[in-house]
Amino acid sequence: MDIVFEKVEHVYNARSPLARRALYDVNVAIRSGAYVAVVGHTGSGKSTLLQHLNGLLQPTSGAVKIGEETITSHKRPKQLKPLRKKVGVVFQFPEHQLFEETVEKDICFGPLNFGVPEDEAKRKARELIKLVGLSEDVLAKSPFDLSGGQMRRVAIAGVLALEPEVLVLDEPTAGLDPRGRKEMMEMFYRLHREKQLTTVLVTHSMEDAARYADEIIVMHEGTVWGHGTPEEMFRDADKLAAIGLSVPETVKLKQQLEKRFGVVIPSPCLTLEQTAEAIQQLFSKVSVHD
Ligand SMILES: Nc1ncnc2c1ncn2[C@@H]1O[C@H](COP(=O)(O)OP(=O)(O)OP(=O)(O)O)[C@@H](O)[C@H]1O
Repeated sequence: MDIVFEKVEHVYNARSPLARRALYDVNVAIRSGAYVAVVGHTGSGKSTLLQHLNGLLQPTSGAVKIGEETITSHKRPKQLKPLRKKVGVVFQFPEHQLFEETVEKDICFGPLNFGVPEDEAKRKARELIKLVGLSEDVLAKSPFDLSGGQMRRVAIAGVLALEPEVLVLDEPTAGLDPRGRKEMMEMFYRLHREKQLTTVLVTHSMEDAARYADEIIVMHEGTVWGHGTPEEMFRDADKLAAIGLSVPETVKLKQQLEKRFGVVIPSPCLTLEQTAEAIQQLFSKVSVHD
């Protein structure tokens, strides 16, 4: 499902003394199956942009096209319900949205709401609980008896239960320790690869953007400052510094190695084969004097 923003403007509290323009002239496309990171300084409009993807916010002017659906200021919220199924959003601290007596009921809530038969919803819950790295016996427990990290996995299973075509992640690892962060990011990456799930990640971590995304959208003061591959977006450190962003250390190292040895290191080196190939390339260029 391709996504296209056309001249999107969003004003909070429009036509009131508290009016605040959070987005303007946003023109950007996200192709079906891509993994896109949205980065930018605090207040640059990332969360506002993201909330347009499932109709939680509607543009004040312009349009957001998501597959066959076009969201404009005229759409009534009821008309946007089908979109909520196609686009799953994992907000910051999604565990705060858990409310059912058992984990199973929580995961089944969305599908039942969309008319999925109970047996089918329960079967899905058993499949998903494993997919997010938990065991089946968790299903009978109260979500509130789980650890914070486990609760978050349950909440994510609940979003996946609707089988979205697009997964939108707003700082999904906020508050987790480094190991928990890595496990969760790897889980989202696996989902993206295995299910060809279009993934849009809002993050403050330039390392995560560089490591996982095919494309990066850089937001600045309410509009798109840049959009391209990680290589393109991280090419000019000074330009990024001028809008308060920095090139991640791993990318700097990669750039230095490429410059020094005249090789191209695939980015990111995700598979063992890619890593081995990059090392081989480097060794072939390095002489004893290097
Ligand atoms: N509900 C709201 N009402 C009024 N103004 C808002 C609201 N939400 C956000 N804003 C304003 O809109 C602008 C963009 O905010 P947004 O949350 O989209 O930025 P962000 O890039 O996601 O920031 P952060 O990285 O801090 O989450 C900011 O100036 C913010 O103060």
